[in-house]
Amino acid sequence: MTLPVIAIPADIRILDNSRWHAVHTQYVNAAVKVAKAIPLLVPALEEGHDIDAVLDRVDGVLISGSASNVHPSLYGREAKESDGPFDPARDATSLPLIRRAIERGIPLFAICRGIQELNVALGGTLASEIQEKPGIWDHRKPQVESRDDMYAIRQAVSVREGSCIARYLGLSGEIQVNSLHRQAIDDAAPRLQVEATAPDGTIEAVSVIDAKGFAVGVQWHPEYWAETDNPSRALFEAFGEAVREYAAARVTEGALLSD
Ligand SMILES: N[C@@H](CCC(=O)NCCCC(=O)O)C(=O)O
Repeated sequence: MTLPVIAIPADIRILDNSRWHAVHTQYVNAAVKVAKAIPLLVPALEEGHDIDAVLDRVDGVLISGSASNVHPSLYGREAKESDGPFDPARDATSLPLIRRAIERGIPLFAICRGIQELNVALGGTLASEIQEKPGIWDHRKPQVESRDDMYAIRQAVSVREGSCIARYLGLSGEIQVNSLHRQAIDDAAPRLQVEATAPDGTIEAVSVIDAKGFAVGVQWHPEYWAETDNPSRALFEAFGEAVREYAAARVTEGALLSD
């Protein structure tokens, strides 16, 4: 059987003074090596996307992290310069992709910026510069040279008993994760169930209530240590299992339709 295909929406990055559509290799590696799927990078288009044309061809959606922030106008807030950098093309691609994947029951795994997009896509809001709020830790990317140190596992997260994340991890309670973000979920969207929190109360994982299948978001970065860290691996293995199940159902459905 051919490998299932996972859509990963790209960022717009400026390299050599020109615009590129880019996805960081850590997301590609986790999809290939742990989820056992083929990533299909989706260009970030501010307009003209045909979301169903993309989703008709994939078996899962992985929404990656990014240093850019969701534009505040998308959750009813005024944009301040300090809320940037922005990536409107990424926003215009990710948000409809998330909404439509949920409607169609396509497995969805949203990471860091991805959980923030998931929340905004379903009607929630974001808080900026959370480290400046009383009692909130500094969750920002460590200012270090080595990427391994940047993505070092350094923070406790409490996973709720009976949650989807607990099911995928095979455990609930405290796990250790990495942290590289200055924004977080403020008002959780009505359709999201909070599944894990940091000791300072920051929402660290959610699931989509009444989702047809795998539909979760995490604020940390399981992709980075997906091959070596048990909770990271467990999440990508569960996502890969959901994607394979969806792919098999799609093949069966196609066979029935062609009869
Ligand atoms: N921009 C958002 C989301 C942060 C995120 O996705 N971080 C991963 C990328 C880190 C980097 O390459 O800078 C926020 O800051 O909350």
